[in-house]
Amino acid sequence: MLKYCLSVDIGASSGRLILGHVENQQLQIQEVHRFENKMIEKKGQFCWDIDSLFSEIIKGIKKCHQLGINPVSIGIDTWAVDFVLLDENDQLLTNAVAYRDPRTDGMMEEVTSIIMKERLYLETGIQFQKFNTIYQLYSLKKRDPEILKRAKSFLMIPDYLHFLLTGVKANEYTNATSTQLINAFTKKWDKEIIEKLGLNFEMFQEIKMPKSKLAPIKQELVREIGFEMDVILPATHDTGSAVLAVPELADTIYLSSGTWSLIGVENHFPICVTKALDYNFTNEGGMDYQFRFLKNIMGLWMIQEVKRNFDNQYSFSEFVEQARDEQFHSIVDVDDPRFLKPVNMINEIQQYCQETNQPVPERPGQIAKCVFDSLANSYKKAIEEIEDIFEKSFNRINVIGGGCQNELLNQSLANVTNKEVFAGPIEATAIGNLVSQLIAVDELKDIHHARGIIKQSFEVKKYVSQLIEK
Ligand SMILES: Nc1ncnc2c1ncn2[C@@H]1O[C@H](COP(=O)(O)OP(=O)(O)O)[C@@H](O)[C@H]1O
Ligand SMILES: C[C@H](O)[C@H](O)[C@@H](O)C(=O)COP(=O)(O)O
Ligand SMILES: [Mg+2]
Repeated sequence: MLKYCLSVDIGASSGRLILGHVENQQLQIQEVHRFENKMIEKKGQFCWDIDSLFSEIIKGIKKCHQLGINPVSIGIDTWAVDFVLLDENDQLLTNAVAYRDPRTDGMMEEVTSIIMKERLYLETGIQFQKFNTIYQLYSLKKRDPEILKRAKSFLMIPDYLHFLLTGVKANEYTNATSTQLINAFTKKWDKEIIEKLGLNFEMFQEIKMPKSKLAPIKQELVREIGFEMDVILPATHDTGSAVLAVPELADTIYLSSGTWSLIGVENHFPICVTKALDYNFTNEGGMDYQFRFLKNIMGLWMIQEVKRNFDNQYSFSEFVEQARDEQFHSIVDVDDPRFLKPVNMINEIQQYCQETNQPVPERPGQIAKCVFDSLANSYKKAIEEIEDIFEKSFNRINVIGGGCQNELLNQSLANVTNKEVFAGPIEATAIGNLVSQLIAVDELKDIHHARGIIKQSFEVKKYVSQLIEK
């Protein structure tokens, strides 16, 4: 009897429910539902529409039943750092405020005036991004102390969605590490840091690992969807799941390419040395206590915003084709905070080029090429930093996620680094999510077996530099 598992992968721009099962030594996947995700404004804050996301999940589950497939398990992964707080009756005390909301402006500086950056990095190994959970919570403490006093449960976005499915509360480890409140060595909530910042330690939940069973779907939902299944935790941080689907890790730098570009390597221990801090690399927790030593780069968020600024009249592939035809070479620093949430991305890019005395992009193709070339430039710099820290050269780059469909960017990356670039799988996050579940239900033996199956199940395209050696 074939066992199907159901992955729910919700990124910052889109969500998808994908069924997966192992048959004839192949991982077979089937997308059953896809939906848009975006920030909405609520009471002057940028938030996620968490009720709408949950209803899309239920809609997708029902589609499985309509297909005649009842998965034995479900697991949800999303972007990192964001959370909700519940009161003593498990009712929402907060909106699901988005990490791009400006409420954390200035908070990192305040927190690091209480706990030195070096200490915070040595204990947690997490990069300094202004939107990390630690700064969101500190902002709440300053602006809404009453809410924090009433909070009895802290749940990250996937934790909350799993709670809605099961009624059980827990914090999944990989996503919890993105808060910058987990000690990289004890793998537990860092009580000293939490209490030093005046946050209530008791609201944090038990840490649970990927592949563990959270609980069965609650009975009232079983009656609605028509079948029983368990929540089995994936790496609920989407990048944690994505990296599990990289077919070959040896000698490889991965680039999880979606709204964000996450570029790094898998490691067995946290690297918290000064050089890693200076380069602002992170040590996010992975399945089986591996670490993702990586850096956030602004990512395809920039072209998503350019697309929106053009009223969505061009598709992503049309932007790529228009960029391909342009001889345009202006470069912006994609990691400049001005690009995190500008009012108008096109204007921000044009102003940057003016300020740096570069040709100003006007046509859609010129703007797209500027974004793609600038991203490739930032990837190259991050790769040089990784090779400096590891004191070795990596020969392969594996691009996974929706962005691996951008053939122009893949080729640019091969050209600027002179390394072999492998693109795929596109739905790496959903596949990695399925891996955790399929191991838990004994359809896969372990991550090594899973990577072997992935390698023979999904297409991976190869790119090499087209620049002629001078
Ligand atoms: N056909 C395509 N050609 C080029 N790029 C694409 C294509 N389809 C999607 N993309 C890129 O993939 C990105 C979305 O990747 P995805 O991994 O789904 O994002 P997320 O998980 O952050 O929502 C888009 O922003 C776009 O830049
Ligand atoms: C805010 C975090 O850095 C972000 O969630 C990142 O870790 C991530 O996983 C983004 O995933 P996308 O699929 O939204 O690019
Ligand atoms: Mg994603």
